[in-house]
Amino acid sequence: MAVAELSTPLYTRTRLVHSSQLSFSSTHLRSHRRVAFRPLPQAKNARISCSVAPNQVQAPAAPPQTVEPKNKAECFGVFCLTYDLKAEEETKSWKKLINIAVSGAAGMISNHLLFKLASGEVFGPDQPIALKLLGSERSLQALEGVAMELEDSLFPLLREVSIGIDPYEVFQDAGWALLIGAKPRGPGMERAGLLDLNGQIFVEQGKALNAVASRNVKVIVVGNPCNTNALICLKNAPNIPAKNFHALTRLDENRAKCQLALKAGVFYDKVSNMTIWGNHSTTQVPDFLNARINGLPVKEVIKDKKWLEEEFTESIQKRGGVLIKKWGRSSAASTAVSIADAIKSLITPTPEGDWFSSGVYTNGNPYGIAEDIVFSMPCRSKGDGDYELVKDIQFDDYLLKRIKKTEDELLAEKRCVGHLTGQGIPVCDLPEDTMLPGEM
Ligand SMILES: NC(=O)c1ccc[n+]([C@@H]2O[C@H](COP(=O)([O-])OP(=O)(O)OC[C@H]3O[C@@H](n4cnc5c(N)ncnc54)[C@H](O)[C@@H]3O)[C@@H](O)[C@H]2O)c1
Repeated sequence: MAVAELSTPLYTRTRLVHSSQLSFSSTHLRSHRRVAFRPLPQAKNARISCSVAPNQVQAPAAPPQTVEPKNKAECFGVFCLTYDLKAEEETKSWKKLINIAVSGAAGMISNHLLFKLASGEVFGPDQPIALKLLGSERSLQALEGVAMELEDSLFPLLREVSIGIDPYEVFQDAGWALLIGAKPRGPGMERAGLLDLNGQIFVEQGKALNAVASRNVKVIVVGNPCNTNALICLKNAPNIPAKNFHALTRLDENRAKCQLALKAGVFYDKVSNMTIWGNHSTTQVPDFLNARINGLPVKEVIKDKKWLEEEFTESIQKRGGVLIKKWGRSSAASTAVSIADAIKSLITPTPEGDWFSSGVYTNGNPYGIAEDIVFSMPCRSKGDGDYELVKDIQFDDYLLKRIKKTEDELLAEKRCVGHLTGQGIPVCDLPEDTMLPGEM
């Protein structure tokens, strides 16, 4: 049996399956798989992804059937073959398959993240997964390349891969949605312009999640400006609890832990209780008042107040930009690691006394932060995918002043996207044109 893939232009892309597979496919393919049948191509760039078994006799070619999928998510290559997951669940004591949707799947961050997900290091060695990869029209070809690399990696836990450019198809039954895809700020573009450009993406993706994802889908928004994108997304998904939406600030937390460890001369596993407050932008607040080193308040270990208030804080706010200057591209690998960390923090119980940071919806928060925005705050989880906010937090004037600044910025961003959240006419009075951490 041969399965071939033809590099055809967008919209006419069709999975090509040898005619001998037809009778097999129609009865055995799982219902969600959409496969279009055409005769084997004569084109030079046809790709054979599964070879014919040496002693297998090919049935004579039958007239092909054609179904035009038009933008539909398709199973990819070897992942279109059937398997009996139920039987494997019995023999391997695997858990039930989970669907993980990833947008921007052909991008740099995903190029690291997908392989972590497929290897089992995030959801565990007994958790089979299905990857549903969403790309943009421009990245569809690249998405196929990513899927080919996943095929070639032979990950036992990776049971399905499908690719597509329609979120209504790709997000079907998603239990997790990792929304990474977004456009970078172009030269001369104001932050307001970026908010609108990327906000449109999250309107559509929010609506799609609302329509087709699992009702308990957990959503992690990575694409920037991620806090306000997450707000837009949740506002467009009213049937999914707002609590299920996160904006990624875990990379900032990890960076802060590393810098405190470096200054204190300890390994970074000694730093705990690290909160990033507010926006994933240069107004974010890495909280050294509540963080601990070897179980002690940071200020008892690092006595250099000026360093903490000025150098440390700024180094975290601007680390992404410094990294781009050195390397010529933005942090993709460490971002992927931090997405994995963020997921693991939600599916494993938080160690006693510790917490993690995540940008979450400020509905009834105990800190007096304005309601109805997505703000990074300290969270704990029982490991069930849900979280609660940490109550015993200290504040001082320095921390409150900084929190106010990042809160003001997020409130201004929210006013700027009123047309995308259903909250009225947009008014863009952003306090200043602050940067995303990766921008210069
Ligand atoms: N929150 C964080 O901590 C953090 C850290 C680093 C990067 N980021 C952000 O993550 C995003 C992605 O970064 P990257 O380095 O992977 O970028 P990238 O440019 O390498 O990849 C982005 C991919 O998204 C795709 N895309 C664009 N619009 C899309 C849409 N509507 N649907 C699906 N896919 C779409 C693009 O075609 C591209 O393949 C950027 O917005 C970046 O600023 C966030």
